[in-house]
Amino acid sequence: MKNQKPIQDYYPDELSYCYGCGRNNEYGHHIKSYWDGDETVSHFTPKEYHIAIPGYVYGGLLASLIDCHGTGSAALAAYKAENRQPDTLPAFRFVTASLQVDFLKPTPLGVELELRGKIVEVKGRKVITEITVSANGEITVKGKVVAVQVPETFLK
Ligand SMILES: CCCCC/C=C\C/C=C\C/C=C\C/C=C\CCCC(=O)SCCNC(=O)CCNC(=O)[C@H](O)C(C)(C)COP(=O)(O)OP(=O)(O)OC[C@H]1O[C@@H](n2cnc3c(N)ncnc32)[C@H](O)[C@@H]1OP(=O)(O)O
Repeated sequence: MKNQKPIQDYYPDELSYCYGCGRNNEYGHHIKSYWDGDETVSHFTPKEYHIAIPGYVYGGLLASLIDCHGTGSAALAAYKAENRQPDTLPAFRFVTASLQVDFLKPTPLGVELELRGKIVEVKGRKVITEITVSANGEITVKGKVVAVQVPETFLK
């Protein structure tokens, strides 16, 4: 992952306002997704106000992290499947069709979280990924994201 540019840095400016991953959204989470071998990885440290109950992270935030790491991983996988770099055309633009989240254990606040993505399927306009969230080396949340390439008509 060293020296890699995150996939979100290839999104064009006008599509970079997503609350989860848009670099142009000053209030957002700025999630960044990279390859790490055959898996994808992202790191995020929740702020003290991302709280559920004292000491633990709010589940909605965790779902957001899975959402955007899932769509970012989908884009990474789509380029890889075509053996292309993300700065080549045509560009892939994915949105979330389905997001499933299982909260396995409480996720502690105050530590960096690691998200890891496995590419389950790349088929047509659809990519399915499985994402885990770990804190202190222990998986606390897992999710499944179905990302679909947006129809061209959405982007005009
Ligand atoms: C609200 C924003 C929408 C517009 C966005 C415009 C541009 C975005 C461009 C770039 C993105 C760049 C940066 C942002 C990156 C990430 C965003 C973060 C994530 C989000 O925050 S994003 C907001 C929440 N997101 C939505 O607001 C989506 C609303 N929704 C739709 O816009 C349609 O619903 C769509 C396009 C998803 C599908 O519509 P469609 O007509 O293209 O689908 P179609 O039937 O052709 O299915 C094709 C294959 O996907 C399977 N499939 C479809 N839906 C499924 C489901 N629910 N579960 C399981 N599988 C499903 C089918 O089964 C088939 O699979 P198969 O080929 O195997 O049969």
